[in-house]
Amino acid sequence: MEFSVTLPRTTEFTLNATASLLNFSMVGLTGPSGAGKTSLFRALAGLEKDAQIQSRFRQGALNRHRVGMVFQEPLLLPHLTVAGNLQLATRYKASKRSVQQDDEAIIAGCHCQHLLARSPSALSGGEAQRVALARALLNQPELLLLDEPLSAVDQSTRASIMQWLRQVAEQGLPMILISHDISDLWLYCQSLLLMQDGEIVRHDVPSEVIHAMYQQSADSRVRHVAILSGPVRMGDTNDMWTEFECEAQPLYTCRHAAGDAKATLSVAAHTVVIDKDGQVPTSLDNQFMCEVQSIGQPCNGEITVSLQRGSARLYATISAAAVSRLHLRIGDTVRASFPA
Ligand SMILES: Nc1ncnc2c1ncn2[C@@H]1O[C@H](COP(=O)(O)OP(=O)(O)OP(=O)(O)O)[C@@H](O)[C@H]1O
Repeated sequence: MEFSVTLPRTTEFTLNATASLLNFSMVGLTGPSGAGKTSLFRALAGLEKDAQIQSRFRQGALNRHRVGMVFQEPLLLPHLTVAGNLQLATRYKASKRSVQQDDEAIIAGCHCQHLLARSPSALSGGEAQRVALARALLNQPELLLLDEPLSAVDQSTRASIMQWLRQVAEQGLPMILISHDISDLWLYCQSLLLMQDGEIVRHDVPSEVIHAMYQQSADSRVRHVAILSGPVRMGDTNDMWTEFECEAQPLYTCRHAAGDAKATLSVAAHTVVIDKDGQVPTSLDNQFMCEVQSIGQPCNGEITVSLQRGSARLYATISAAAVSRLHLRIGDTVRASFPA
């Protein structure tokens, strides 16, 4: 899929977004609030009459295909039950083939079976979002644009739906997902588009885009948040934490939804303790052996040390006194300890 979209919004803001997405199943779209993500989706879905669009999707322009969109606001018809809202979507779906089983799988995948008899006014925000997602899928789109579709859904249900959605995407329904949730973007998207001031400024694998986003933050506490990720180690998950592997080392996270094959852990630089000995046990649950990649300049008596192991990056903000006490040098192997 390729697109180039121009849409004047205000005197200060014009959307001017271009991207080329090859053979994708799920691509993330992220960026600061007001960057133009929803405007881009609305233009791609044909909802903006002032938009100038050049696009190519499979054979032909995008407007020759069925583009589904799920908004953050569910927009269900209030006078129909949930079942009525869903039936309406199936009535206008692309194919009239008997796909009863598919329809049931979609309703189950979106966790909506028990909601069918309810009125939209009797749904929670998260339930209404799940119904809106099912409605969009039942309509059999060829491309699905998801604008923070599960922002009101609890973490464990969201993880289950996201895993299922990714399978649906991999089976041939490409999706673009707007999200501010770093973990969702990291875990479920093949690549990320980063949008700033109406333009797509970067398209890369999630780790690189998220790292670049953090680096640009005006807040130094955000600039030095690292994300470690890796496959969950089977059988080592309990109610308290999940064990996963990162650069051949075991790590633990408390924030992991059951069922996900991969886990992520955000590590803020101020929470990282480093030592060179690696022998003395610490009360911190994670220990990660890594190398000192760079040592920053002192700022208010603190220094941020960049650490790396393979493709995993980590930061530790420690006192200038600690840097000298540890005789830290670039290339040193250290143990970084941090909470789960
Ligand atoms: N209907 C509209 N008419 C005029 N300007 C609009 C309209 N909708 C949005 N804008 C403006 O366009 C810009 C981009 O808004 P948009 O909603 O696309 O951003 P976003 O990246 O989706 O933000 P968020 O992450 O907060 O949802 C903003 O400056 C917004 O005020």
